[in-house]
Amino acid sequence: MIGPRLLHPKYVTIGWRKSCSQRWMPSLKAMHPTNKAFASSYANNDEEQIPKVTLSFRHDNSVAILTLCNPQRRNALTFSMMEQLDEHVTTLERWATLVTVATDGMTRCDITNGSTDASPNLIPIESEIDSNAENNSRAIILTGAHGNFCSGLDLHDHAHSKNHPLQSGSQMNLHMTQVTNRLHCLPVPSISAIDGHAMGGGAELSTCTDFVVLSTSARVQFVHVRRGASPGWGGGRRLVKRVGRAKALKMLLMGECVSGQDEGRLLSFADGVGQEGESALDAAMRLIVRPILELPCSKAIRAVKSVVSAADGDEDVFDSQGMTILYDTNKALAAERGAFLSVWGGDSNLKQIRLTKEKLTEKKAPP
Ligand SMILES: CCCC(=O)SCCNC(=O)CCNC(=O)[C@H](O)C(C)(C)COP(=O)(O)OP(=O)(O)OC[C@H]1O[C@@H](n2cnc3c(N)ncnc32)[C@H](O)[C@@H]1OP(=O)(O)O
Repeated sequence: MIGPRLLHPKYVTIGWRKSCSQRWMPSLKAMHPTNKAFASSYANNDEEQIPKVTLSFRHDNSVAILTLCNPQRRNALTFSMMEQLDEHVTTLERWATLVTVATDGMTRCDITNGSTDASPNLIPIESEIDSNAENNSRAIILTGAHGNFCSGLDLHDHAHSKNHPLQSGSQMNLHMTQVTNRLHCLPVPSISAIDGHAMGGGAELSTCTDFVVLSTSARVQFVHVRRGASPGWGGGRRLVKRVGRAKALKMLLMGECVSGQDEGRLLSFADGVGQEGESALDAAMRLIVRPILELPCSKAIRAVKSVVSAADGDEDVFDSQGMTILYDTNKALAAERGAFLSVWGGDSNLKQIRLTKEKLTEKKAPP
C-alpha cells in the first residue's frame, strides 16, 4: 500500500514543481553573479575545481548518487551549491515518485550525470500512479568527492557574496531546512556515505538521510557552538531523533566527534563503518544498497519507507501540499529556526567565523 504522501498530487501531476529557491525568491539567480564569474575565481578555471553538486544514477537508474564537490575547500557548500542541491532534490522527487515511460526505446529514465534538467524522455503519467507501470527507484546516496563529505558553509563564499539572497541567515535557514527535509522525506531509503570531514553544516547534512555509513577516515563534528551558532540547516531536530537527547547535547555542546576509527561512538549515530581502505561509497553500497537491490519489489521498498516516515513524523514537517515547511505548527522546527536566528550574525558568531577564516588562512601561510 502506497502512503498518502506518495499519492499526493505533487507527485503525480505533470510538470516540474518549482524548486524552493524559485518559489521564495524568483530573482535569486538574476541577483547573483553567474556561476561563470564565480568559477573564474578558481585556479586556472579548472572545471574540476568548480564547486558543484552532481547527480548521477546507477544500477539501471534504481540508485541515485548526490555528490558534493568543492575539492579546494573540503566540499564546503557555496550558495550556488545550495541552489543546485535544491534542483537535484526536485529531480529526485520526480524520479522517486512518478511513474515513467520511455518514448524513444532507450532507457526508461534518462537523467544524466550532473544534469539538473528534466530529461525529455521522462514522461510522467498525469493522473494516478499506474499500479502496473514500473518505477524502479530504490535508494539515494549522499556523499562528497575527493575523500571528504562536507566542511559546512563555505566561509569564503559567504564573505564574498554579500548580494546573494542566501547570505541572509534567515533565507539560508529557510532554504537549507526545506531542502534537507525534502531530501529526508524522499520516498526511497537514503544513505549518507561519509569520508573525511563532515563539519558544521556538513554534519547537519549527514542527518538528512535514513542511514549513515562511515569510512574509517570519517569525522563528524557539530562545531556550530564553537562558531557562536546553533544548527541552521535543519540538522538539530534530526540529530535528536537520530541519537537521542543526551548524545545530541554532547555532540552539539561539547563537539563530541563521531569518528570512523572509534566504533564505540558510532553506535547510535552511524549504521555502518567501512573496512580499512574502503571508501564510504563502496561501504554504503555493500552494507545497505546491495541488500536493497536484491529485494524483489521496488514498490514494496517505497511502501515500507512511507510507513516508517509517517511513524517518525515526517508528515508533520510539510503542509498538506508537501510544499511549505510548517514552522507555525511544528514546534521543534520553529524552535530550531528561532534559535539559529537568535545567534547567527550576532557579535559572537561574526567574531568566531572571522577567527576561523583567519586560522584557515594562517594554515596556508608559509612559516
Ligand atoms: C549553519 C552552517 C554553519 C557552518 O557550517 S559554519 C562552518 C563550519 N565549518 C568549519 O568551521 C570548518 C572549517 N574548516 C576546518 O576546520 C578544516 O578545514 C577541516 C574541515 C577540519 C579540514 O582540515 P584540513 O584537512 O587540515 O584542511 P585545511 O584546513 O587545510 O583546509 C583545506 C582548504 O579548505 C578550505 N576550507 C576548509 N573548510 C572550509 C570552509 N568551511 N569554508 C571555506 N573554506 C574551507 C581551507 O581554507 C583550505 O583552503 P586553502 O587550501 O588554504 O586555500
